[in-house]
Amino acid sequence: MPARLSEAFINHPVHLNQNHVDFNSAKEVPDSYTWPPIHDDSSPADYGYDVDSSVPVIDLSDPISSVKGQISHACESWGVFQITNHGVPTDLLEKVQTEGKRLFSLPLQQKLKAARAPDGISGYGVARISSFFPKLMWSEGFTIAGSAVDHARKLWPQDYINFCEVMEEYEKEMKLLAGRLMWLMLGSLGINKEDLQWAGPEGKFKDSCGALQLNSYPACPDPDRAMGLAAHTDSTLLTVLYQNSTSGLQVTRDGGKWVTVPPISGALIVNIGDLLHILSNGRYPSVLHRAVVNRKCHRLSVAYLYGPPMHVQISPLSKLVNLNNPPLYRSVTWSEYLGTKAKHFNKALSSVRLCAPLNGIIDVKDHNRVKVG
Ligand SMILES: C=C1C[C@]23C[C@@]1(O)CC[C@H]2[C@@]12CCC[C@@](C)(C(=O)O1)[C@H]2[C@@H]3C(=O)O
Ligand SMILES: O=C(O)CCC(=O)C(=O)O
Ligand SMILES: [Fe+2]
Repeated sequence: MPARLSEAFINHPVHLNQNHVDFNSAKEVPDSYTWPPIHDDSSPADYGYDVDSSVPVIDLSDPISSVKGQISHACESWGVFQITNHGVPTDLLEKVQTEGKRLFSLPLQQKLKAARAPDGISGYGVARISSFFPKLMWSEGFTIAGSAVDHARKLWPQDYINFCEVMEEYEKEMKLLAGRLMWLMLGSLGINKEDLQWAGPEGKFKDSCGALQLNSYPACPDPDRAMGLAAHTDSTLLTVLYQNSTSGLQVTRDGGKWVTVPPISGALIVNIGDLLHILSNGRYPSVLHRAVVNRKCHRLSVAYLYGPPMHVQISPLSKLVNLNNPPLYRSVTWSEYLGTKAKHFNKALSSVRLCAPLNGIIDVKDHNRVKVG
């Protein structure tokens, strides 16, 4: 263990300031990035031998009644599924990947020009959840909430338009897809347009909010000891994730073993967030997930984080509540919940819980093996 911080980075990645490291020059993982070994809990499920222990794949071009049935099963038992034939053009997915790679391959000094402000949402930076852990994560991110122009102009003063156009087009497609997925999920719970006023007169979720999160996971000299993105749930209603051909996303089911979500060319991953967990009164639980890294390949993922209009009160839907199923959560706006998440992280959901469950188990257990506090 080095005695001083400066010694830790001799022959190690170059730290340009306290939190940013140039991963490309890394020959080994510095102590500040070293987590306890993470792959000792892998199972045969990682290799997809057993259908029941694989994340469901749903073909959205199947008959609607079949899709609803599959979605209901996936949401109740997994909280995550992959979709094919979703209608998002393949060439758009490719363009998003190209632009994402172009961004993260810029020199670190250039990326830092577009750094996220301490109290801001958009921009370049380390994983936001880093502050809850004593160790750093082997990843970098870029968040787009609203227009990307101001930050993109700092990255490429002459040449930012293509990036912005691609991200804008992608966000539009994601918003449409997320609205469609919402009705499939809600429909499978027996909820219709009259039950959800904030979806708007035609149920198009016109005022919903969303953000894009681009994640880059460089190849890592010691992947068993590094963490790409620590275990968390998203605060969203749902998240649509695009991952390139390199695996890394893992999910847990009922606090069990980590299961890898294998990359399927052209597919998108859908995961349930805390707000849908609340809205469905716990019927569709948010899924705990994390990203691991690997020795050989760089990995890129793009998450579309989808939520309701910021100031709409979200509470368990009255159709899902009765004497046997009392409301489990108090009402909360997305704006308030994001603040709660930023403060309490994986305990945010239990902090808005109304009554203790009969079995005494509180929502999401903290599965991160490195804990603080
Ligand atoms: C809309 C948002 C959800 C998010 C916080 C943010 O303002 C933008 C980034 C999102 C993200 C992505 C990685 C995991 C996560 C927990 C985080 O720290 O930043 C989520 C946030 C969230 O869902 O709470
Ligand atoms: O990169 C991944 O696979 C996961 C990303 C993620 O969980 C997020 O951005 O919220
Ligand atoms: Fe996530």
